[in-house]
Amino acid sequence: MDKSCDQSHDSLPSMEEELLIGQKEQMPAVEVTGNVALQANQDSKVPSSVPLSNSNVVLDRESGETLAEFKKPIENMAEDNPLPRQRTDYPETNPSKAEEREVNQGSISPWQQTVSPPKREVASDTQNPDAVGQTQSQQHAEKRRRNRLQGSGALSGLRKPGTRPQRSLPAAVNTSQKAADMSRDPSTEPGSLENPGLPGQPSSLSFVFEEVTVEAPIKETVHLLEEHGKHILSRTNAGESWVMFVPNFLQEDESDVSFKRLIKELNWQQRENTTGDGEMYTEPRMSLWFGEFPYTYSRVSWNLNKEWNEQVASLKEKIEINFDHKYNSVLCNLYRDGHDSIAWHSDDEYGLGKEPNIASLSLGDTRYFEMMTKKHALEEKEKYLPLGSKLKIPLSHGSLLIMGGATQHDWLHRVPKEYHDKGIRVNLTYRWIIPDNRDHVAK
Ligand SMILES: O=C(O)CCC(=O)C(=O)O
Ligand SMILES: [Fe+2]
Repeated sequence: MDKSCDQSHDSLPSMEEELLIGQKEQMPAVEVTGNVALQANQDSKVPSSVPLSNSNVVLDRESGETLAEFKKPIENMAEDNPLPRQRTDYPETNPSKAEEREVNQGSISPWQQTVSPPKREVASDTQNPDAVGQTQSQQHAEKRRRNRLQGSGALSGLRKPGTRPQRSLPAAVNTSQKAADMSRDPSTEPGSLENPGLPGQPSSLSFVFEEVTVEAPIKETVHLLEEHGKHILSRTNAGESWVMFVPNFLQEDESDVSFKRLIKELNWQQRENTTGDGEMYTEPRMSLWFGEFPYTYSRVSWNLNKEWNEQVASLKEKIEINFDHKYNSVLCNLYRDGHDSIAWHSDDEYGLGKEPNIASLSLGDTRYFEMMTKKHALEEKEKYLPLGSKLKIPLSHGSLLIMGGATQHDWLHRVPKEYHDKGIRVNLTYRWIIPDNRDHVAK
C-alpha cells in the first residue's frame, strides 16, 4: 500500500453540484489547426490530391515549429466505441449488452432499470363498471385514489438507489388512428374490461391513453471532486476504494515541456478494436504502450515495448519518488479534441492484480474524468459517497490522479466526449504488471 497515501487525510470529496464546475483553461503554448490544407495548397507546396483537411497540425506557438500532425478520420470520430472497454474478470459486475449501449450513448447509469409501461389504459370513469352507482364526488375521489395508486405502483420496487426515477405520463392518443392497432391486442379489444366500448369500434366516450416512459427531469447527482488529497469513495466487501488527487503535481513550465515533448516524440497510434459482437471500430483516441510485458485490454494487444521514451520514464520516476510506489508500464493516451474519448471501463485486468494502483498524469487541455459505481456495489451497505452518484474530476494540465484499493473492482471510469472546443490532451496511466501474472494479462 502506498505509504504517503496512508499518511494523508481521508477527507470526503466536495459535494458541490455540477453547476459549480468552472472551466479552468490552461492551454499550453501549442496551437492545433485544421486549416493547413488551405495554406499548403495556396503555397503549392503540397499536391492538391493530399487530403490534408482531414488532419490536425500541432504547432509550437513560440517557435512556429510543427510538433505533430494527426489524421482525423472523421467517419470514425463521430461515434464513441460502441461498447466500453469492459473487462470480463468480474462478470457479475458487467452491465448487460443493452445497458452497455446505453452507457455509451448517454449518462444513464448502466444498472438503471426500465419500467415497462402497461400497454394501454382506459381513463374514463364514466365507462368504468366500478363507477356505477357512485355519486359524481365519489367518482372523483375514486379517480384520485386510482391515480395515486397508479403513480406509486409505476415506480415501486423497481428503482434502485441512485437511479433516476422514470415517470409514466399518460399521453392521449387518437382513438380512430389506434383502432387497427388495438384490434391486434385482445386485451384492448373494444368491449373488453380494458376498453369498455362496443366490440368492433372504439368507444367515443372513452379516451384511450398510452403510457409513455420518459426521462424524469431530475438531475443526476454529480459530485465535483477537485480538492487536493486522498478521497475515500466507498467501502464494500471488496475493500476501500480511494483516489488521490494532486491538481498541481507538475509545475507549469515542466508540464509545458513534457506536453510538447510527448506530442512530438511518441509514435502515437490509433488502434482498431472489436466489440463483444465482433464489430470492428477505431478507438476514438491515439495511444501507445511502454512496458517490459505485453498488455491486452478488451481486444487490443500491445507488444512489450522496453524502449521507454526518456520523458515518459522521468515522469514515472517523479511519481514513484513522491508516492513510494513502483510502476513498470504505462498506457499513453492522446485525445486530439473533444471528440476523442474513452468509454466506461475499469482497469481490472488479471495482470494488474486485485487492487491495482494506477497513476494517471494529465497534460494539455482539461478533460473531465468521470467515475461511477458498478452495479454490484449498489447493494453494499457501507459507503461514503452515495453509491450510484457520479463523480467528475477535472484533470488539468500537470495534474495527477492515483486510483487505488478496490476502485477498479467497484467503480467504472471514462473520459466522455465534450461537444465544445477542446484542445489536445495527453494522459499517461502508469501501472504495475505483476510479473507472476504477466502471462494472464489478457483475459
Ligand atoms: O485519459 C484518462 O484520463 C483515462 C485513461 C484511462 O482510463 C485508461 O487508459 O485506462
Ligand atoms: Fe482506465
